[in-house]
Amino acid sequence: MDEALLEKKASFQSLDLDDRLLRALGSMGLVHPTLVQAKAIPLALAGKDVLARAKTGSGKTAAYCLPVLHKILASKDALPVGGEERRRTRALILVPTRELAEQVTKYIVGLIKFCGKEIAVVNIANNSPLHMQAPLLAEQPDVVVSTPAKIVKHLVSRSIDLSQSLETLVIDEADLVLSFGYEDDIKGIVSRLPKIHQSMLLSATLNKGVESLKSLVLSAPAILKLEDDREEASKLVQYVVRCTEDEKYLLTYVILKLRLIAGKCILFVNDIERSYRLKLFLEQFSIKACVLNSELPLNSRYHIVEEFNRGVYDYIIATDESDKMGERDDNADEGPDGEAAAAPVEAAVDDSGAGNGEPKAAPAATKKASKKRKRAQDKEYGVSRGIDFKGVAAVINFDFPLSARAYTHRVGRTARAGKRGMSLSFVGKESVQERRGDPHKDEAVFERVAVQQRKRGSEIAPYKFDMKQVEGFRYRSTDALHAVSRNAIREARIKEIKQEILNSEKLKSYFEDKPQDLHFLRHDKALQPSQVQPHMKHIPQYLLPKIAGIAQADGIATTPDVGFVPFNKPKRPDRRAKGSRRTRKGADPLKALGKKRRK
Ligand SMILES: Nc1ncnc2c1ncn2[C@@H]1O[C@H](COP(=O)(O)OP(=O)(O)OP(=O)(O)O)[C@@H](O)[C@H]1O
Repeated sequence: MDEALLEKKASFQSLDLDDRLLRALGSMGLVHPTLVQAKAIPLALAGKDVLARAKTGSGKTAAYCLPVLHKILASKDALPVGGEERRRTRALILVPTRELAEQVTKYIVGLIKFCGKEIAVVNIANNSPLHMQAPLLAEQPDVVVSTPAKIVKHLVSRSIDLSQSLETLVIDEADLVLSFGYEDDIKGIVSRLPKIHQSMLLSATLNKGVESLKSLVLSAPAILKLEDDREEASKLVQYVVRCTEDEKYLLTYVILKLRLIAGKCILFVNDIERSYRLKLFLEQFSIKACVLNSELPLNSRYHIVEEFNRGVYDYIIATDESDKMGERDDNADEGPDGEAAAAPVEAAVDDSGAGNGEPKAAPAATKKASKKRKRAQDKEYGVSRGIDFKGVAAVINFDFPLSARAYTHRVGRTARAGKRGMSLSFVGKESVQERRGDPHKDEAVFERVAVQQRKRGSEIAPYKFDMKQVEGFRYRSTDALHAVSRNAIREARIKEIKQEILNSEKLKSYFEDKPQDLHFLRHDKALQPSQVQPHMKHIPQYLLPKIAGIAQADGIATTPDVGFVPFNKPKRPDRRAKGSRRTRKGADPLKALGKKRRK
């Protein structure tokens, strides 16, 4: 992690943490606490309630896990070995999604590497039925990780009783967990906890929802609002492009095919159908990408994130469905509590298969089908919040998010842990939601985002593509879009789910014992319900713009520096790195971009 994010004077040693935890931190290569860790850990160890806001990717997970684990170890060390009292559920960690619950649980498992016999952690956010989880909870694991909805069911059915034992309650992504829709669950949980316990609430964004429920959960809290310093803020370079719907596809094709962004990208779209539309569009050019959405089985979702982090895939097309979970701005002009506007933006699939344009408002029959499909989707899915995607070079908001908060969390999937990153957002001249009769307007949300970013010392610069050079690709892009009919999308969607259900069965055992056997389970296989024309795979020489830094597109060399989109302008060769493929691959693709802006 970069110096600026780390609290320079402190080391984890100076925080008086249990030796077993310090050893684990050492083995994870973590030496200096980040700012939020250095501030929050001593307060938590002193027994204070803590409300902390700190940037995405600034290490909030360890900021709450370490004091929770330290306190458990201290409590247990003070009790006789083998005594009944040692077995107690002392900490409850609430998160909004199953993905995050899995990640936090794994993080804790890493931290208890040297005290695994002393501390047991159980994740109940997965989709095992309640009756199968009950025996696990009867063992009274020291730490339970859950979504609010799941733990409240167990508390009501009395498969766990925390009323005497709980010492610490943590709410991660607190603003979302405490937002509209979760309130009853939170009240149900808090009413079943001991009167005196410690609470920690953390998020990169805090809102009015937190204010109103603060008194329910916190008592005389220490409040940490850790602003980014300028240097830190500048690590994320943000761009916006105003374009039409078709141009979104065109530009994405140009960016990915010419490899203008070197490294891994997450492309966010606003609904599931659009993720398949984009995937099939890219398939036309033999560009591989995985889709990630709430319809896929949980095991597949975990596996996709894991494999992406291991570097198996370059591109994920992620559907951000966070607006359905109440992810709206407090002062959004979309409607009270965002309710009207938060209506699902699920696309209606036209069964007639006629045409290939964007879906229009759903007729009654398709509404029924869409309702059915929604039931198959997982309400506790989410990848824009909290998920620690590793080494993401760029986030592309293919669809602009529906709230400024969602923007913060989406772009926070890059530039994590002090690293650099880039975001590129398409602001639609007419947004997809608008065309479906939703009053949401990209431009209105963008205005709020821009104001917020300015307050944080960041600007979102317009990125001016040289449209003359891009123009040459338009014909191919239009052709590819035509091939992606609604029938093709529907077929692809069904095929993917079937494929992933099969994968998921195999993945069950993967998560138990044989990871090495299952790497062949790729999630970015071509779905190809529409015919792919072989010539589209390659870019003919005459179309290649004379761009610096795209020399490797399809292996065809281009003449340097005539000034197209220098996203990937190569760094001057670093003498130390000469000949080192790894260094060149890992080089920051955005440095040249930063230089360009400063000129
Ligand atoms: N002290 C540290 N030194 C170096 N790296 C760290 C440190 N603490 C955490 N990290 C790494 O930083 C990354 C981001 O951490 P984490 O996921 O906890 O961030 P976060 O603040 O919870 O982000 P978000 O707001 O998106 O949930 C992780 O890969 C983590 O391992």
